[in-house]
Amino acid sequence: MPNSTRRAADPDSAPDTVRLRGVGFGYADRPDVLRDVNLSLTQGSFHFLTGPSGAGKSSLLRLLTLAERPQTGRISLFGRNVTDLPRGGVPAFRRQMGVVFQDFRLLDHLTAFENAALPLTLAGGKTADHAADVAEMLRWVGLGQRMDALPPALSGGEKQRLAIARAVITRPRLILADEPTGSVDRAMGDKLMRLFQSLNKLGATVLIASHDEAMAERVGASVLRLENGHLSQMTPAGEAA
Ligand SMILES: Nc1ncnc2c1ncn2[C@@H]1O[C@H](COP(=O)(O)OP(=O)(O)OP(=O)(O)O)[C@@H](O)[C@H]1O
Repeated sequence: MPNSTRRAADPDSAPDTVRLRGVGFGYADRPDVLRDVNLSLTQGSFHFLTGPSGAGKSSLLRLLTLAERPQTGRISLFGRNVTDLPRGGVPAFRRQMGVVFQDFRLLDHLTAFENAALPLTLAGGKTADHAADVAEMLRWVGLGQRMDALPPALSGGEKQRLAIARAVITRPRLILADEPTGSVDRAMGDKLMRLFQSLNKLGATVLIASHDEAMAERVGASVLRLENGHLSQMTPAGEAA
């Protein structure tokens, strides 16, 4: 793990980082994607979110990034009720999260370095102050030779690694990642998982949506399973708790 990700864990007990109570969510033509979902993620916990294609994993992550709002129930983040948070309050919550989107959402007109540095730049940092941290992170994810490349010139796996570097560069308290290893080989997938685990050991709460139940087992993380709109908690060994 790069030095730049080191941060002391908060030793005090804290409210759940994520708390959903009775959450229902859907779309006009698919109204029952999530039904009465309850979820508590304690600070510093590590979870996989699994379930068949179309089960609603991305939708659940979109609720947590406040890109969507639930039709019923209540969502709290970092101990604050955000169910009806006005739009103007969203950026302050987003700054505490590192999000890896399934479609990466890189800015094609910025270099890999500039993309990875963007959260620090948006927070008001000067490039000179964070250049070494950004370069170290990019080297760590294997993009040391590609820092000046624009995203259209990167492979799918390189884009994915860049999206992860950007998501964690601010050492967020909450990391939400949608299929973050779907475009890389197993060795790189395991390496990226070690990055998430290192950040988790330092106090970050991590939720990873993935089809890869074998990886969840290798990591030994708690497994949450979405099926038919319902969320169930599995043990690390994959048995119903
Ligand atoms: N913007 C949208 N408008 C309408 N329906 C949507 C929208 N986004 C997702 N859906 C539908 O909601 C359901 C859940 O989709 P979602 O992407 O959350 O599932 P997922 O578990 O992440 O799937 P995958 O594993 O294939 O990525 C699917 O039936 C999908 O077609």
